[in-house]
Amino acid sequence: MTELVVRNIHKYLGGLHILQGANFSANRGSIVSLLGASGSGKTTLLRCIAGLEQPEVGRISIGDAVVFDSDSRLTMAPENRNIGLVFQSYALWPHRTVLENVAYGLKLRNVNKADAYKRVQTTLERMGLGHLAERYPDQLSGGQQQRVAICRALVYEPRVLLMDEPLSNLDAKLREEARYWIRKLVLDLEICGVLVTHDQSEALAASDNILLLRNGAIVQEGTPQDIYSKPASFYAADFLGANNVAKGRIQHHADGARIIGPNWSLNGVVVGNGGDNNAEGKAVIRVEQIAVHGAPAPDRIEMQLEACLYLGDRWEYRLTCGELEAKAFGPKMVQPGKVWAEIPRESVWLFHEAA
Ligand SMILES: Nc1ncnc2c1ncn2[C@@H]1O[C@H](COP(=O)(O)OP(=O)(O)OP(=O)(O)O)[C@@H](O)[C@H]1O
Repeated sequence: MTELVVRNIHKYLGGLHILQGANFSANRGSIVSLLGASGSGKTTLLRCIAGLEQPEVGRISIGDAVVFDSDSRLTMAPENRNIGLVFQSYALWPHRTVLENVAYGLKLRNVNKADAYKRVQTTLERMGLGHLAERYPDQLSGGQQQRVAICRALVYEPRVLLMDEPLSNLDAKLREEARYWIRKLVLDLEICGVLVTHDQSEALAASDNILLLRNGAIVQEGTPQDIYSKPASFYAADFLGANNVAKGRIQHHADGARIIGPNWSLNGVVVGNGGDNNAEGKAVIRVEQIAVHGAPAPDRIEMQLEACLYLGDRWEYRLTCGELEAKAFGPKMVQPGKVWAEIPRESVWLFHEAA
């Protein structure tokens, strides 16, 4: 069921057109990620939904309520929007206990003490923090502090949980865990989660839908699988995954397309609008799509293995073919020298310069 609808949001800041017509909707019991390079407008869009910024144009509704509408000049205050907010910095009050930190907002909303206590305890228990209620923030680990910040947002029982880079202060291992339980939490509570992140693996792992932003516009929207495997532009292809990128001229033939470099060429598929035959373009190949073999076969190209690097769980092969440089992964150490690389045509995405 649709919980959040964002329509045609335009926002100017410092005279710049920061959000250029953002549109999306998000369902209850799901997470949508706003993903994009630094400065692409993710935080500004989240702040517009929260009511911390007022767009010049657009309409936002949460549940049945319109919370912003430029046409009718309607702006609902953030505290009435039925949202929970979690930021990168946990911003816990250092001189208040965990319980007091989480209860504070309820006190401001005049929830009676007994009710507030019950709601806080339930929320803390849900997040595995029940036993830490009397501790102060500096007596907690970073991961526990972040959970307290999420409890503080959840205690209002919001319909929409807005999270701005909530995991970026955690170390790599904790982040991986946190992705999992944030996702589980949103699904279990059947709320709508909106997650701002610049970390592609976080967006892929935690979301049901990803909105890829560029220069204040949503350039692609889809499930993590779609965004990863069917990028619509060079920006989308290059932003996600670990990639090999090569420049060349794209030639169109009756049986497909080919990209030609100074002394190499690869069969591929043109993504998006086709350009002129023989025009400049780029190829993107996900690193995991190249398989290295010790013998030739019809669909393999001869390459030089320059180096083999140990990554712990796999090996990284550094390959060249004339001026073409590529990376590939494999399970075992391979001696430098001549190898044959299998690069499926459908994995060589070709983009004309304007794409
Ligand atoms: N108050 C402001 N005045 C002028 N420009 C601003 C203001 N706030 C943000 N911007 C600009 O708006 C653009 C989008 O900023 P925003 O913080 O939304 O991006 P972001 O995608 O969240 O980036 P990051 O990942 O670095 O946080 C940036 O170019 C930023 O410099």
